[in-house]
Amino acid sequence: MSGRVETHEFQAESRQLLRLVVHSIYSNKDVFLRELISNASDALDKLRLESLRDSGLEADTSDLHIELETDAGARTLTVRDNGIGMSYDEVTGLIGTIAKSGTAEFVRKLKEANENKDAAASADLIGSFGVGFYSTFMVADKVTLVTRRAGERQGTRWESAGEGTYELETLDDAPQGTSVTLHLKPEDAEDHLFDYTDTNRLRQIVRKHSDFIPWPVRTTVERPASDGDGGGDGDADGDADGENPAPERTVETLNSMKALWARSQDDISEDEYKEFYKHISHDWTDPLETVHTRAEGTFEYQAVLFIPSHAPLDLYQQGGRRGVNLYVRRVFIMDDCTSLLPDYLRFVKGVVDAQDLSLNVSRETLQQDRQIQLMHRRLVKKILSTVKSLRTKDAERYRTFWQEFGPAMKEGLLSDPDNRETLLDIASFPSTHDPDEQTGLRDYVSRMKDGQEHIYFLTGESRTRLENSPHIEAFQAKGYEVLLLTDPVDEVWVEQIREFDGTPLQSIAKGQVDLDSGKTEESDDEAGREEEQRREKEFAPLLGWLGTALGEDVKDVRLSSRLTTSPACIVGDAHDVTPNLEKMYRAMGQELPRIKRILELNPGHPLTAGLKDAHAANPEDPALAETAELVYGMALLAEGGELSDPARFARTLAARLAAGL
Ligand SMILES: Nc1ncnc2c1ncn2[C@@H]1O[C@H](COP(=O)(O)OP(=O)(O)OP(=O)(O)O)[C@@H](O)[C@H]1O
Repeated sequence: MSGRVETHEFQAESRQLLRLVVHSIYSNKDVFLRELISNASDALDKLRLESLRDSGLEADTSDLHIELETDAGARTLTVRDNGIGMSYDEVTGLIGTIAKSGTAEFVRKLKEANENKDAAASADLIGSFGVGFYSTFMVADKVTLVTRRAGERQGTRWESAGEGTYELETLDDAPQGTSVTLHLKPEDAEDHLFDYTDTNRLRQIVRKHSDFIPWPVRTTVERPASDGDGGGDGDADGDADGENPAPERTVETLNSMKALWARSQDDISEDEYKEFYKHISHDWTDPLETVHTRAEGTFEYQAVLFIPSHAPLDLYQQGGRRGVNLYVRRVFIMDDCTSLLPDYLRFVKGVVDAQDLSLNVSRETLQQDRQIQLMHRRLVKKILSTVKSLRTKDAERYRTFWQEFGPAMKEGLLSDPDNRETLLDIASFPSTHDPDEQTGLRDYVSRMKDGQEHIYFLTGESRTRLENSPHIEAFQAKGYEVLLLTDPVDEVWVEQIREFDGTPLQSIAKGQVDLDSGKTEESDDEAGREEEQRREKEFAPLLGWLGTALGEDVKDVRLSSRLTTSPACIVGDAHDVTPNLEKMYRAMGQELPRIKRILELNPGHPLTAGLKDAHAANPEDPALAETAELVYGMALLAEGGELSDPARFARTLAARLAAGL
């Protein structure tokens, strides 16, 4: 008995994604089975948990398992579980819509990789996106899913050939749980399509990819009937009366079901960790690093955590998926457990199994739980120390780590003051020292010149802009290294962190700089001070006049010691918001009052000297005011800033050039 069959269309994005999966050149097609078994295992976890929490749930939990059923004649493979199942709405929401955040970008990249016949890139992409259930279309030309949610009466059938449409039908007689039947494509060894009705093949795949699944994965195997004499191939004379004895059918459990995290580290192979990672993360690529840890004594837990080798597409989106699952004494409690790790480690995947928590913990109670807080602290320390040692032991892998997760880690500089020192030690930053390699702060400090007392940095939009910024001139002339900080988060943490291991951090676009004594702000060098005073006196009339003439744009005009070749630059006071940060605030829709900065002039530049003389000769000359405006505009352009009235700037410049010809 069943309801009406309805045909639905996939959304455009889902359709594109499907087409790419169907025609994928991903070679390891076997992984479809891992995906289905993982989903089935999650469904069993969820049912067990729900039945523990809700004693009124009408569900049979007596023999929770996963079953593989094959039919060589019909060329079908069915993966069946008696887990939580899905409601009609869940089927339409979860299975009918594949598109999730980042799909459009993923589709675009995958298309490009396929067009370029770049199999490695394609595999990497599919792997890191995780197409889950849809990987079935790599091996099947039709997929039928029948499901009924535990506690509900009505079931749902979903069927699709992986093209534009899918069918939905309500069923009255579906068993609890989910079965997914694959109508297999013809075998094609060249295309890595194997015979997935062959029990040996299935056994091999399950052992390789899903051995640790905590639920039995069963299949029925047929063995030729024998009377126990071991004559396995004696079929020529064994059926004298022409009747083959019926083959023996036995149920075999294909996996060992041992929870990986509970086993001793020494007994777990690298491959087992990798497979486990793929199971929990739905990532098809290997993890970058594994952390297996346990605590014993009054508060026991075991944890296997992984650092992926790719950042997920939604790493910087609000509400992106997290990856740590909480178990209590082997019972799955929740996925996406946000209380175990801080937000900046949201890319870490894994399992934490706590011995002494109640099975009834909820997301809300977890946050206040002292044991969880303790675990949180220890796990963070463990992950950070792992990354720290990765940095010293394996530069290549550390580089990948930082490239993928650096900006997220830097959020920790703000949100996790307890681990700030370690995070600063782990961090790397682009620097003028090397155009390609980033540097750690410790390495920076070891290269500091005699007399250099600060770690210098400049923040902004891009490396090129920063490298060409006038602020950097005198530092480069002196051979002082400058960190070039271009991640948006850099603008924020540098405001809060004033030093690294006793060495102060100093923006080269803020405050006064006196490079001769290696000091910033107040200089206490007597001789230098006198020279400075002489110059200041000499330039005072010009500076005073400029301060008024440019009063709309700047709050002060002064002489600079950070310039060697440029005539002028604009700097902020120590606590001023930088132009880049100002831009970010505005982009987020925040209204800010106009922030005026300080114009600094290079006293050694002919333009400044000329301006001084021209001002002394005739302070009323209108051309002088125009030149002042141009000097300010040039300083703004040189740091990559935007002119408030570019047309006016161009007109004034043209007029001044014409006057000079
Ligand atoms: N056997 C099943 N029983 C119950 N629900 C299932 C089953 N298979 C899939 N689902 C539901 O459908 C959702 C989508 O499955 P799918 O495999 O496409 O993605 P996923 O497992 O969430 O992860 P990913 O997209 O990262 O691979 C699952 O999250 C789950 O809620």
